[in-house]
Amino acid sequence: MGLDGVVAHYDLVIIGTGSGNSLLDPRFAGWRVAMVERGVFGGTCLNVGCIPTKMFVHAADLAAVPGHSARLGVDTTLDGVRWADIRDRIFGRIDPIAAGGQTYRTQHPDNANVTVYAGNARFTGDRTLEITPNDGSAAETITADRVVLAAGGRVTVPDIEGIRDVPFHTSDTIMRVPALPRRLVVLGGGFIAAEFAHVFSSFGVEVTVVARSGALLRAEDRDVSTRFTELAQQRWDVRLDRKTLRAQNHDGGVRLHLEGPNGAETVDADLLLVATGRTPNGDQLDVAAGGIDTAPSGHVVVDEYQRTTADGVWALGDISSPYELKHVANHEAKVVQHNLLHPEDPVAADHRFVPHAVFTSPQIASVGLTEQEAERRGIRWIASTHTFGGIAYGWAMEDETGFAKVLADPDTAQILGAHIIGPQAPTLIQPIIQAMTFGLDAKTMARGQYWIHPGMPEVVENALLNLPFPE
Ligand SMILES: Cc1cc2nc3c(=O)[nH]c(=O)nc-3n(C[C@H](O)[C@H](O)[C@H](O)COP(=O)(O)OP(=O)(O)OC[C@H]3O[C@@H](n4cnc5c(N)ncnc54)[C@H](O)[C@@H]3O)c2cc1C
Ligand SMILES: NC(=O)c1ccc[n+]([C@@H]2O[C@H](COP(=O)([O-])OP(=O)(O)OC[C@H]3O[C@@H](n4cnc5c(N)ncnc54)[C@H](O)[C@@H]3O)[C@@H](O)[C@H]2O)c1
Repeated sequence: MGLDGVVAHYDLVIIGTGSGNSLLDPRFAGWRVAMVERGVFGGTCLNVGCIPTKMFVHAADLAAVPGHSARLGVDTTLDGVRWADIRDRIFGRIDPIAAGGQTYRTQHPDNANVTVYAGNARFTGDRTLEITPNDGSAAETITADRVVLAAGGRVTVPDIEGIRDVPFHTSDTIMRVPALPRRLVVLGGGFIAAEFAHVFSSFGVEVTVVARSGALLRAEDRDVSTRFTELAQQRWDVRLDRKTLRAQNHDGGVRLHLEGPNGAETVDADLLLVATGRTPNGDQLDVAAGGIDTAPSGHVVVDEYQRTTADGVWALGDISSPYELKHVANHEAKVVQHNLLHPEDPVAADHRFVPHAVFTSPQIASVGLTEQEAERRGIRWIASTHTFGGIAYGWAMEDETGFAKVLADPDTAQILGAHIIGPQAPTLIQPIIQAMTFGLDAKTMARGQYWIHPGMPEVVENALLNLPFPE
């Protein structure tokens, strides 16, 4: 209810301004729309996710050059890393985009039909929301014909004794620290751990990675995960199979007490980065009060049209997607946008071939089935691996560790999956995503087109050519 005691009613309420912000275009001009955002306009990817991390990764890749250029006969040195300059350049670009996005929605005549609430939304009934403004003013109830949940997820902090008493960082805060630490300990062995370990170690920080399983990036195809773990062990102090028992303040920094294959041990560092996954925000939205079901993982349940179990309520992105990837959130936003505008002719989301990349070093990219998944699902496959060292451009780089692996159906030659670890992996995998999406089989893809020589995609060409199809 507003101050005048009237409950504001909207045609559409969008909760979250990450991917949710891309829903509105001129076709919604005649709709009465509310957007609710409790945090920084623009959401995770722009402010604390994909965009700033990759800007740091690019700087880190440059800083890492002296580490591998000498063996090519080029002696370079790293004269310094101006952390404050790197950080301020990155956020000097990002922060104005977030502020500009908010100004556009709140002040531009294009958005005369849009009301932006800076506050927290939670359901109190069917398509009924209580908004608690960030400025401390009185809560307000709004209702809507349609609601889109685009409220993402949040960092998960594991329940480890003492962890809340030490000044730990997460991906939300680590990119803005005032100065580089001398030593960083990273808890977790997934995407965020792999990317930040690369960034900080390239900048000269001593990095320790603590993982509870026996390999880093263990959801990757096993060959990729194994290779990455071996390389990480050469670069960082990697503690695998470790249980973290306790965290404590120590000597101005933090001490972790671990238990692992060699018994009890400790790790000391100046900063702790917790990178142990994310939790979808449906619980904080009290979605159950809006008749919206969640899965055991906490994700809001959606059908192929991105409809939740409540009438008139859609969801997209991290709040409902187990992938937790921006390109998936973007795709789902397009689906929801279409379905809002054309309810009589809805389209389904396409989650058949969702790729991902890890922007660490070496870079990693993957799409489709791993060998382990194929085996688990009883799917017949053949596989082929080609090394970067086995193509001309790989010789130029003296690459000795990268490879591309492809899986195909032995009968139909349809590509089932691809996994690349090595330079430019996220770029090299794109033609395979295209082939899988449009049904181009491995034989036709390999033989039916030119491959520029000596280009890096030859690593993919050769992996395809070498697939051991039955005669
Ligand atoms: C460090 C990091 C790096 C990443 N790098 C990549 C990458 O390289 N590539 C990639 O594909 N993905 C990457 N991701 C994942 C990507 O950022 C997310 O998948 C994507 O941002 C999800 O978008 P979304 O719109 O679902 O949610 P978000 O962008 O998180 O938006 C949700 C918004 O809802 C708001 N909100 C939440 N609850 C409420 C509430 N109750 N009331 C009002 N507002 C609310 C939040 O404040 C937030 O602004 C990365 C993530 C992280 C953390
Ligand atoms: N390049 C990209 O696309 C990119 C980059 C960063 C993040 N992301 C997205 O953000 C999400 C979150 O990233 P993340 O790295 O935090 O999650 P993740 O799921 O990739 O990795 C979490 C890691 O933490 C470990 N872990 C969980 N609980 C633990 C505990 N109690 N103690 C020790 N270790 C524990 C897990 O074993 C795993 O290794 C990912 O799902 C990913 O989709 C994507």
